[in-house]
Amino acid sequence: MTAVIELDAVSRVYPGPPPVAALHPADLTVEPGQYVAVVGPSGSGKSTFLNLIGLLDVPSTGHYRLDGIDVGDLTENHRAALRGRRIGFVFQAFHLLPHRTALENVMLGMLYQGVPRPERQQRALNALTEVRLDHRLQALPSQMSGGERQRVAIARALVNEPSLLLCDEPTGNLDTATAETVLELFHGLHARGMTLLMVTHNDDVAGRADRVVTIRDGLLEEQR
Ligand SMILES: Nc1ncnc2c1ncn2[C@@H]1O[C@H](COP(=O)(O)OP(=O)(O)OP(=O)(O)O)[C@@H](O)[C@H]1O
Repeated sequence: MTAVIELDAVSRVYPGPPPVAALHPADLTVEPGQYVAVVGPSGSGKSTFLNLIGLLDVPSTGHYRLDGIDVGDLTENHRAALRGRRIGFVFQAFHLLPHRTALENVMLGMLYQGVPRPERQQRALNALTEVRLDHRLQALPSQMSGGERQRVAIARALVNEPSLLLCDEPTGNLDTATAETVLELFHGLHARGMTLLMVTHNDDVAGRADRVVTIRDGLLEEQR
Protein backbone atom coordinates (compact mmCIF):
# COMPACT_ATOMS: atom_id res chain seq x y z
CA MET A 1 0.00 0.00 0.00
CA THR A 2 1.30 3.49 -0.85
CA ALA A 3 1.94 5.67 2.20
CA VAL A 4 -0.10 8.87 2.40
CA ILE A 5 2.91 10.79 3.77
CA GLU A 6 6.51 9.81 3.22
CA LEU A 7 9.20 12.19 4.39
CA ASP A 8 12.76 11.32 3.52
CA ALA A 9 15.25 13.63 5.28
CA VAL A 10 12.97 16.62 4.80
CA SER A 11 14.27 19.86 6.30
CA ARG A 12 13.34 23.53 6.19
CA VAL A 13 15.81 26.35 6.64
CA TYR A 14 14.49 29.91 6.49
CA PRO A 15 17.19 31.84 4.64
CA GLY A 16 17.26 34.85 6.97
CA PRO A 17 19.69 36.48 7.59
CA PRO A 18 20.41 34.88 9.88
CA PRO A 19 19.30 31.45 8.57
CA VAL A 20 16.95 29.55 10.88
CA ALA A 21 16.96 25.73 10.78
CA ALA A 22 13.26 25.39 11.67
CA LEU A 23 13.03 21.69 10.80
CA HIS A 24 16.05 19.39 10.94
CA PRO A 25 16.12 16.52 8.43
CA ALA A 26 13.08 14.42 9.33
CA ASP A 27 11.85 10.98 8.28
CA LEU A 28 8.22 10.03 8.74
CA THR A 29 5.87 7.57 7.09
CA VAL A 30 2.12 7.77 7.64
CA GLU A 31 0.09 4.88 6.24
CA PRO A 32 -3.50 5.22 5.04
CA GLY A 33 -5.96 5.27 7.93
CA GLN A 34 -3.47 6.30 10.63
CA TYR A 35 -4.25 8.99 13.18
CA VAL A 36 -1.11 10.97 14.08
CA ALA A 37 -0.80 13.78 16.63
CA VAL A 38 2.05 16.29 16.43
CA VAL A 39 2.92 18.04 19.68
CA GLY A 40 5.59 20.51 20.69
CA PRO A 41 6.17 23.79 22.50
CA SER A 42 5.69 27.21 20.95
CA GLY A 43 8.32 28.00 18.34
CA SER A 44 9.41 24.36 18.02
CA GLY A 45 8.57 24.10 14.31
CA LYS A 46 5.00 22.76 14.23
CA SER A 47 3.72 25.38 11.76
CA THR A 48 6.78 24.87 9.59
CA PHE A 49 6.07 21.14 9.57
CA LEU A 50 2.34 21.62 8.88
CA ASN A 51 3.04 24.02 6.00
CA LEU A 52 5.34 21.46 4.39
CA ILE A 53 2.90 18.58 4.83
CA GLY A 54 0.04 20.80 3.58
CA LEU A 55 1.99 21.78 0.43
CA LEU A 56 1.95 25.43 1.45
CA ASP A 57 5.75 25.41 1.55
CA VAL A 58 8.52 23.30 0.03
CA PRO A 59 11.38 21.49 1.77
CA SER A 60 14.88 22.96 1.68
CA THR A 61 16.31 19.43 1.40
CA GLY A 62 14.95 15.89 1.16
CA HIS A 63 11.92 14.37 -0.50
CA TYR A 64 8.24 14.53 0.42
CA ARG A 65 5.92 12.07 -1.28
CA LEU A 66 2.17 12.55 -0.86
CA ASP A 67 0.25 9.47 -2.02
CA GLY A 68 3.49 8.43 -3.74
CA ILE A 69 3.87 11.71 -5.66
CA ASP A 70 7.17 13.49 -5.11
CA VAL A 71 5.99 17.05 -4.54
CA GLY A 72 9.49 18.42 -5.20
CA ASP A 73 8.99 17.60 -8.88
CA LEU A 74 5.84 19.73 -9.20
CA THR A 75 5.28 23.30 -10.32
CA GLU A 76 3.51 25.62 -7.90
CA ASN A 77 0.24 25.26 -9.87
CA HIS A 78 0.42 21.47 -9.79
CA ARG A 79 1.18 21.58 -6.09
CA ALA A 80 -1.88 23.76 -5.50
CA ALA A 81 -4.05 21.39 -7.54
CA LEU A 82 -2.73 18.40 -5.58
CA ARG A 83 -3.40 20.23 -2.32
CA GLY A 84 -6.98 21.00 -3.35
CA ARG A 85 -7.72 17.41 -4.29
CA ARG A 86 -5.86 15.45 -1.64
CA ILE A 87 -5.70 17.54 1.54
CA GLY A 88 -8.51 18.81 3.73
CA PHE A 89 -7.58 21.55 6.21
CA VAL A 90 -9.20 22.21 9.58
CA PHE A 91 -7.95 25.23 11.53
CA GLN A 92 -8.47 26.51 15.04
CA ALA A 93 -10.27 29.63 13.76
CA PHE A 94 -12.79 27.83 11.45
CA HIS A 95 -12.28 30.36 8.57
CA LEU A 96 -15.88 30.30 7.33
CA LEU A 97 -17.23 33.06 5.11
CA PRO A 98 -19.56 35.07 7.38
CA HIS A 99 -22.26 35.93 4.82
CA ARG A 100 -22.58 32.43 3.39
CA THR A 101 -24.76 29.65 4.77
CA ALA A 102 -23.37 26.38 6.05
CA LEU A 103 -24.27 24.71 2.75
CA GLU A 104 -22.65 27.47 0.68
CA ASN A 105 -19.49 27.43 2.80
CA VAL A 106 -19.10 23.71 2.19
CA MET A 107 -19.88 24.06 -1.53
CA LEU A 108 -17.11 26.68 -1.77
CA GLY A 109 -14.67 23.91 -0.78
CA MET A 110 -15.18 22.49 -4.30
CA LEU A 111 -15.18 25.73 -6.24
CA TYR A 112 -11.91 25.13 -8.04
CA GLN A 113 -12.38 21.42 -8.62
CA GLY A 114 -14.55 21.82 -11.73
CA VAL A 115 -17.51 20.03 -10.12
CA PRO A 116 -20.91 21.00 -11.65
CA ARG A 117 -23.20 22.88 -9.25
CA PRO A 118 -25.87 20.19 -8.68
CA GLU A 119 -23.16 17.68 -7.79
CA ARG A 120 -21.45 20.25 -5.56
CA GLN A 121 -24.71 20.75 -3.70
CA GLN A 122 -25.27 17.01 -3.27
CA ARG A 123 -21.72 16.42 -2.06
CA ALA A 124 -21.95 19.35 0.37
CA LEU A 125 -25.19 17.92 1.71
CA ASN A 126 -23.57 14.51 2.17
CA ALA A 127 -20.61 16.07 4.02
CA LEU A 128 -22.89 18.10 6.28
CA THR A 129 -24.90 14.96 7.00
CA GLU A 130 -21.69 13.19 7.96
CA VAL A 131 -20.98 15.88 10.59
CA ARG A 132 -24.65 15.75 11.68
CA LEU A 133 -25.54 19.25 10.52
CA ASP A 134 -28.08 18.43 7.83
CA HIS A 135 -30.71 20.32 9.89
CA ARG A 136 -28.60 23.55 9.76
CA LEU A 137 -27.96 23.90 6.02
CA GLN A 138 -29.21 27.48 5.73
CA ALA A 139 -27.67 28.78 8.98
CA LEU A 140 -25.07 31.55 8.81
CA PRO A 141 -21.87 31.17 10.88
CA SER A 142 -23.11 33.93 13.25
CA GLN A 143 -26.20 31.79 13.99
CA MET A 144 -24.15 28.72 14.90
CA SER A 145 -22.25 27.64 18.01
CA GLY A 146 -18.46 27.22 17.93
CA GLY A 147 -18.83 23.46 17.73
CA GLU A 148 -21.29 23.73 14.83
CA ARG A 149 -18.96 26.12 13.00
CA GLN A 150 -16.07 23.72 13.39
CA ARG A 151 -18.26 20.89 12.10
CA VAL A 152 -19.06 23.00 9.00
CA ALA A 153 -15.32 23.54 8.53
CA ILE A 154 -14.76 19.78 8.85
CA ALA A 155 -17.50 19.13 6.27
CA ARG A 156 -15.79 21.62 3.94
CA ALA A 157 -12.48 19.79 4.46
CA LEU A 158 -14.12 16.43 3.67
CA VAL A 159 -16.06 17.44 0.60
CA ASN A 160 -13.29 16.67 -1.90
CA GLU A 161 -12.77 13.25 -0.30
CA PRO A 162 -9.15 14.03 0.60
CA SER A 163 -6.49 11.41 1.33
CA LEU A 164 -5.41 13.41 4.37
CA LEU A 165 -7.16 15.59 6.92
CA LEU A 166 -4.68 18.12 8.31
CA CYS A 167 -5.82 19.77 11.52
CA ASP A 168 -4.19 22.68 13.34
CA GLU A 169 -5.42 22.95 16.97
CA PRO A 170 -8.96 22.07 15.84
CA THR A 171 -10.38 22.26 19.37
CA GLY A 172 -8.35 25.30 20.47
CA ASN A 173 -11.34 27.65 20.33
CA LEU A 174 -13.87 25.29 21.89
CA ASP A 175 -14.98 24.63 25.46
CA THR A 176 -14.26 21.18 26.87
CA ALA A 177 -17.68 19.67 26.19
CA THR A 178 -17.83 20.98 22.63
CA ALA A 179 -14.25 19.91 22.00
CA GLU A 180 -15.29 16.42 23.05
CA THR A 181 -18.01 16.24 20.37
CA VAL A 182 -15.53 17.41 17.71
CA LEU A 183 -12.95 14.84 18.87
CA GLU A 184 -15.62 12.13 18.70
CA LEU A 185 -16.28 13.23 15.14
CA PHE A 186 -12.59 12.82 14.28
CA HIS A 187 -12.68 9.42 15.96
CA GLY A 188 -15.59 8.44 13.70
CA LEU A 189 -13.73 9.64 10.60
CA HIS A 190 -10.70 7.64 11.68
CA ALA A 191 -12.91 4.58 12.22
CA ARG A 192 -14.11 4.80 8.62
CA GLY A 193 -10.52 4.95 7.34
CA MET A 194 -9.62 8.65 7.10
CA THR A 195 -5.94 9.53 7.57
CA LEU A 196 -5.58 12.27 10.18
CA LEU A 197 -2.64 14.43 11.16
CA MET A 198 -3.35 16.81 14.02
CA VAL A 199 -1.15 19.50 15.53
CA THR A 200 -2.10 20.17 19.13
CA HIS A 201 -0.77 21.64 22.37
CA ASN A 202 -3.19 19.50 24.31
CA ASP A 203 -1.88 16.16 25.64
CA ASP A 204 -5.42 14.92 26.17
CA VAL A 205 -6.21 15.55 22.49
CA ALA A 206 -2.93 13.92 21.43
CA GLY A 207 -3.80 10.90 23.59
CA ARG A 208 -6.65 10.03 21.21
CA ALA A 209 -4.26 9.43 18.29
CA ASP A 210 -2.60 6.12 17.31
CA ARG A 211 0.79 7.77 17.08
CA VAL A 212 2.33 10.82 18.73
CA VAL A 213 5.20 12.69 17.14
CA THR A 214 6.97 15.50 18.99
CA ILE A 215 8.87 18.45 17.59
CA ARG A 216 11.41 20.14 19.82
CA ASP A 217 13.78 22.79 18.49
CA GLY A 218 13.05 21.58 14.98
CA LEU A 219 13.76 17.94 15.78
CA LEU A 220 11.00 15.47 14.95
CA GLU A 221 10.76 12.36 17.13
CA GLU A 222 8.24 9.56 17.31
CA GLN A 223 6.94 8.97 20.87
CA ARG A 224 4.69 5.99 20.27
N1 LIG B 1 9.48 32.93 7.77
C1 LIG B 1 10.37 32.71 8.75
N2 LIG B 1 11.62 33.23 8.69
C2 LIG B 1 12.52 33.00 9.66
N3 LIG B 1 12.27 32.24 10.76
C3 LIG B 1 11.05 31.71 10.88
C4 LIG B 1 10.03 31.91 9.90
N4 LIG B 1 8.91 31.24 10.32
C5 LIG B 1 9.24 30.66 11.49
N5 LIG B 1 10.51 30.93 11.84
C6 LIG B 1 11.24 30.42 13.01
O1 LIG B 1 11.28 28.99 12.89
C7 LIG B 1 11.10 28.38 14.18
C8 LIG B 1 9.86 27.48 14.14
O2 LIG B 1 8.68 28.28 13.99
P1 LIG B 1 7.20 27.67 13.83
O3 LIG B 1 6.29 28.80 13.53
O4 LIG B 1 7.26 26.54 12.89
O5 LIG B 1 6.93 27.12 15.32
P2 LIG B 1 5.56 26.60 16.01
O6 LIG B 1 5.94 25.36 16.76
O7 LIG B 1 4.49 26.49 15.00
O8 LIG B 1 5.21 27.74 17.03
P3 LIG B 1 3.76 28.16 17.66
O9 LIG B 1 3.25 26.96 18.40
O10 LIG B 1 4.12 29.30 18.54
O11 LIG B 1 2.90 28.55 16.50
C9 LIG B 1 10.99 29.52 15.18
O12 LIG B 1 12.28 29.72 15.70
C10 LIG B 1 10.56 30.70 14.34
O13 LIG B 1 11.00 31.89 14.91
